[in-house]
Amino acid sequence: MSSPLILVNFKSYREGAGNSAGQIGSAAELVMQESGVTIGVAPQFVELHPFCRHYEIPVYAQHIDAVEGAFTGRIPAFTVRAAGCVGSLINHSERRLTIAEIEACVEAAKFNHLESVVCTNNVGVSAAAAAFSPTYVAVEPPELIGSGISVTKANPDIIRNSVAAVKRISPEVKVLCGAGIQSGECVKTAVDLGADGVLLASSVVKAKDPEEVLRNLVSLL
Ligand SMILES: O=C[C@H](O)COP(=O)(O)O
Repeated sequence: MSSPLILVNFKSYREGAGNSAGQIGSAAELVMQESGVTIGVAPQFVELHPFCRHYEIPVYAQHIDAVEGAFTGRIPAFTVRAAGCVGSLINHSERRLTIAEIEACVEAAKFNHLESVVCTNNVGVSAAAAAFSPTYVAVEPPELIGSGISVTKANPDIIRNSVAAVKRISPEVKVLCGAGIQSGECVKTAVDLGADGVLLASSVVKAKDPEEVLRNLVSLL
């Protein structure tokens, strides 16, 4: 079985920019090399190309647009691919899309050889997203995001039931879970519930020592 994915979303946190973004990138690269666990990052857009050039870790965009040409201020899938990224988040709860936009973005990702991580907020939306055959469905109850309360403790059923719903529709679609993920115990519980990894942000990006948190996250795998 391939390694679970630990995907760190830098969001728009100040700690996820400039030198501190580089500190997280270096820590992710070191812990991935030492542990063999896949640690991906989703830095802010201006950091995508530098991260892809500088670190031997999978880099994801936080969003893509299914556009090309005379569009301003958008993030075309082909430019994310050209920057060297392996994939992109789509429909994060902080960047919600319509169902038509989600489908278009998943298709744009496929066309540009990008992994797609479609974010969902409950079991039903996870099942709907699976119908587009993305690479991943990432289920996160919005009320727990940034709360420091782990979804693996507060709502394990959303993980277990999303995995079952997604696999019923598209067995090849992998499932991540997120919201409050902060420890190796959270990651192990998520995997034990059938997830293929986790999507997280604040426990690493806002940490005084991101490397220490990343080591803990992989410690029980
Ligand atoms: O993209 C990450 C998720 O929104 C979870 O965020 P969090 O780990 O800060 O709760």
